[in-house]
Amino acid sequence: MLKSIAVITSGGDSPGMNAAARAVVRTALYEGVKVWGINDGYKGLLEENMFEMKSQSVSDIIQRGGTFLGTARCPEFETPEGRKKAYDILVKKGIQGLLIIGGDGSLRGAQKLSAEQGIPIVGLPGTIDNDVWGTDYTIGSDTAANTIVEAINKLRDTASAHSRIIVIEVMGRKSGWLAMVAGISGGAEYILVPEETYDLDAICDNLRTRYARGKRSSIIVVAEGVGSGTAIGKIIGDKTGIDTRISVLGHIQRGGSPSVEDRLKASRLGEKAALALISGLSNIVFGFQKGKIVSIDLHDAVTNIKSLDPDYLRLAKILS
Ligand SMILES: Nc1ncnc2c1ncn2[C@@H]1O[C@H](COP(=O)(O)OP(=O)(O)O)[C@@H](O)[C@H]1O
Ligand SMILES: O=P(O)(O)OC[C@H]1O[C@](O)(COP(=O)(O)O)[C@@H](O)[C@@H]1O
Ligand SMILES: [Mg+2]
Repeated sequence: MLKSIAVITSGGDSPGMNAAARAVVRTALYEGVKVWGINDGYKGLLEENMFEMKSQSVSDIIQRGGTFLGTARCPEFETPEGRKKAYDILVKKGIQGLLIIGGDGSLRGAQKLSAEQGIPIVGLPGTIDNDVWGTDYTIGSDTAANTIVEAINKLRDTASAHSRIIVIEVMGRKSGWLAMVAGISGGAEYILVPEETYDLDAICDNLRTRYARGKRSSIIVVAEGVGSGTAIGKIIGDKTGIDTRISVLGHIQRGGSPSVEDRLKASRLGEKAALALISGLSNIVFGFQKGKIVSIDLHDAVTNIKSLDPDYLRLAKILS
């Protein structure tokens, strides 16, 4: 049984991180375990920026986007020296295990910390990108997908009014999951993702034919991993001769009050992860497979690349 643990959020914030951290804190306190909150990700850890949490420390946060702990990207933690320093600080504070809520990069860093220093680590996948191997779901991905769909609905209204094409660039790093899921749900005509090649000439020919027949709007979702939506939109406008506008959605996708799905799944994952860490388990990530909570080997989670479900690729083609 561990007696003192710490929770940290790292990498890009995502809606639901607060719900996860809240569940971790309240589960630990329920079990009589001391729990620290580390501010500003690995950067804050290296600065000893942490505080002991009470139940009230996590009041009034489940409904908020972002992360009340703060987050950061931290190049120093990518070095063995940086990770050794982090370990020494944890030991100094009497922290026996670390619960990390973050994306693929943060989990990769945590895996190295554990391999090099032997400190128990349990991870939760927290990123809007849904790009962590071994889990169908990452905390925040549902809210972000819903935000994108709302944007598509609005863009559709104006595209249709003006008989235009609108190209929307969405986040996701190297993953096309966000673009694909939001694109299908928003009724996009084309969804360009890094997992699949595309033929811009064929797309433009098709758009021209359809507009000649009276089509009044098209939404083309471009995952950032494919390249610049602005550049692709410019080519589409030039090749088709159809009035085209470009919208780069940006960081609006990361914020906002988390959806019920994100709050609930994050809370459930938070409880499981805290109990596992307290009981002495290590080197695992909790996630969801086929609707059920599963534990994934941390090393597997950070060394494998998650692929995009081919069902989505097929469906997007059929429905476009
Ligand atoms: N390969 C790595 N080795 C060690 N630490 C890493 C590695 N990749 C990322 N990190 C740490 O995790 C932080 C967050 O990673 P990043 O990829 O930016 O976000 P995310 O965790 O959301 O994917 C980085 O700033 C760095 O401190
Ligand atoms: O906030 P920044 O530093 O501009 O980073 C933008 C990136 O962060 C994300 O929103 C989330 O990515 P991570 O979860 O890997 O941090 C990506 O979709 C996007 O490419
Ligand atoms: Mg990432």
